[in-house]
Amino acid sequence: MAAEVYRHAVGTFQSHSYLNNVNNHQQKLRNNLVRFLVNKDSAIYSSRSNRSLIRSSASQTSVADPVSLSPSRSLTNDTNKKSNEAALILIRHGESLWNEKNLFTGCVDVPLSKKGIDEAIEAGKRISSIPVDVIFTSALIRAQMTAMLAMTQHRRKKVPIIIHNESEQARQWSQVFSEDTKKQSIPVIASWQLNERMYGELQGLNKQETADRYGQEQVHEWRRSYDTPPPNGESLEMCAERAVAYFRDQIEPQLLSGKNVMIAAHGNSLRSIIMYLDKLTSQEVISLELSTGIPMLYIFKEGRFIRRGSPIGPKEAGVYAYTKRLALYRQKLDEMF
Ligand SMILES: O=C(O)[C@H](O)COP(=O)(O)O
Repeated sequence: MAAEVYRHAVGTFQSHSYLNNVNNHQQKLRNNLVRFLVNKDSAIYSSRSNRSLIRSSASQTSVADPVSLSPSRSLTNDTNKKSNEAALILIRHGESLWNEKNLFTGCVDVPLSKKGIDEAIEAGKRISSIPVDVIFTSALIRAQMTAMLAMTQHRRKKVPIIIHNESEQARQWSQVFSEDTKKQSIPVIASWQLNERMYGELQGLNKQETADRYGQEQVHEWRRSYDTPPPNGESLEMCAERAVAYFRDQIEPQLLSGKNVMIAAHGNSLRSIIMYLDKLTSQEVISLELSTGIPMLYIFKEGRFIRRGSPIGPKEAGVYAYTKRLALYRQKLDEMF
């Protein structure tokens, strides 16, 4: 079903070269991602040819990692009882060079501005004591820069490594042959489905000048309505069809297996995911605005997403009062680093 939703989203834009490229790669990407991320036993770092050699499962990692909170290490009295709680961090990328110039960006691949770099580092400080086991980013550099810069601040000091599955050669050439090194790494999965909404013929236009030309109301409808696409672009609804399908197919299984996930993405791909997590209506999502570089924390527990707002700082007690698991993780970091 997700594939049908996905085809619908892509098929709508057959005339656009960007999405045609996407269409060409979609099956390959989906196959690769399914192969690597299906469940807690996914061999995230492995290739098909040497899976047995470098297999890394959630449970194996947790046994060797003294700071890890594995699903089997429940903080309840019943130590055998499995907890399926996991943290989910969402970050909209820091300010980009086109945000700075007030230009519609969409799927144009623009890097962070100096302010955006600072925002990403600040975001990293805010989440520096929250566990991160796997990172998902869009295919765009501003989201990837944000994830990487944020992780430079993380107290656990694991190394985020971009997973290259785009070809068999890429898989072969990026293999890691040390179990210890893998345990000190965080896989980073980059996917076009988390990209910013495709802004069509508004990409590269100045937002204020566009409002002056077409009127504030029309531009607000293009930018914030649920189902009105900008000229030859994606509406939020269309963006949601691919971003939420990806979240459900690829990210939820990670959370279900107890992995703590960070997603670095974009204003509108994240709005659509938050709409799904918070069960917002198409009316309610109109007023949902996300600032650049502000991390938002959810706890996934018993199949539900519990919104915890934005952590305000690594030392802020409230951040760690969210769950016993997060408090214990921070305590272990305090003891070890
Ligand atoms: O693509 C863009 O221009 C921005 O990242 C998001 O723009 P918006 O706030 O107009 O949706």
